[in-house]
Amino acid sequence: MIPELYLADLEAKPAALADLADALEGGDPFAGIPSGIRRVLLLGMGSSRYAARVAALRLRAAGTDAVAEYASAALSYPPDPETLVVAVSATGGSRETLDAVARHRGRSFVLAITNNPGSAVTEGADLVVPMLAGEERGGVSCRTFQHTLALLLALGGHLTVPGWGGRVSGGEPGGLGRDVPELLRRTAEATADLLDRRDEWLEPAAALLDGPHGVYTIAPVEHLSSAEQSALMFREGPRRAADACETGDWAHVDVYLTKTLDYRAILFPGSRYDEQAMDWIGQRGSTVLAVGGDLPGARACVRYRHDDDPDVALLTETLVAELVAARWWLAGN
Ligand SMILES: O=P(O)(O)OC[C@H]1O[C@](O)(CO)[C@@H](O)[C@@H]1O
Repeated sequence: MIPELYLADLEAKPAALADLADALEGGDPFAGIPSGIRRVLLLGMGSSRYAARVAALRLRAAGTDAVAEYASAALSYPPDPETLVVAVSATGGSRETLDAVARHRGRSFVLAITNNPGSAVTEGADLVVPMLAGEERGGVSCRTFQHTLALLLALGGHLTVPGWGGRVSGGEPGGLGRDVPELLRRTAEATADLLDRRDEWLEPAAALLDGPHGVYTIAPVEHLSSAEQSALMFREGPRRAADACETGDWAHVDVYLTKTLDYRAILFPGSRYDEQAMDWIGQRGSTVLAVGGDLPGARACVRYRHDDDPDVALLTETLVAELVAARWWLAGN
């Protein structure tokens, strides 16, 4: 893994998003999924599973029987011709995902979503959808995570909105059925805004989060992938202790750390339990950087273009942690 190339991968996000938007405008990549699917089983590891879990939640909210599982799980749904297995692997080579797919090949309908179309995960798949994230030369999944989320939102539209076909608009933010190419163009603008203005916010944000006891990340379950991916970026690049927590669950889990640690966190607002967490944060004198919204009690807030759109936020907000991670990694930690 190479920090300079990781930073270049981040800087290339807007262009890659535009490419994906163009491709989706050209047609629905999920058109080959047969009708009659009764259940959706999303499988992946690491950031691929983070993205899958948020997508599965949206599918359930739309009334579809869907779950995202660790591909490494020994116990899972049995293969079934009416089950759509969505195998997500950026590299296409994660052993756990390949093992899980092997149980379904030829027995369930297997859709492989990968950034590496010739890879092992595509072997025997019924449908392959490329992430179109370009090569991640830094060796860290960052654009692929963003593209996975976008493609899974598109898949959700395909599965739940009659006649969606990739472009029908009218879907509510936070749900399914939005015009995904248009959403991707807004995300590219949001991403470019954060990149272009990093001289203003990056140094103060990095200083706020730079404590002796690691970095914590907090997000509502609908955006939990943002907290998880942010924590992963702090571990994978600069190799710092980092962990993610769901905002409501925070008062049952992470609150215990605030008494003894110099607790420093990124909080992605949007949970009805933001205030509950911030009450404790205030009492304990902990440090919170809010990303994507103003949050009373936060030491600072990083805002960006279109951050009031929850889908743009979902696709964009990890960039703050990714850029802080790149900065620490480049500085030799
Ligand atoms: O999506 P893939 O390629 O299966 O990888 C799964 C996870 O493993 C990693 O490649 C790290 O080993 C992460 O980047 C990713 O989150």
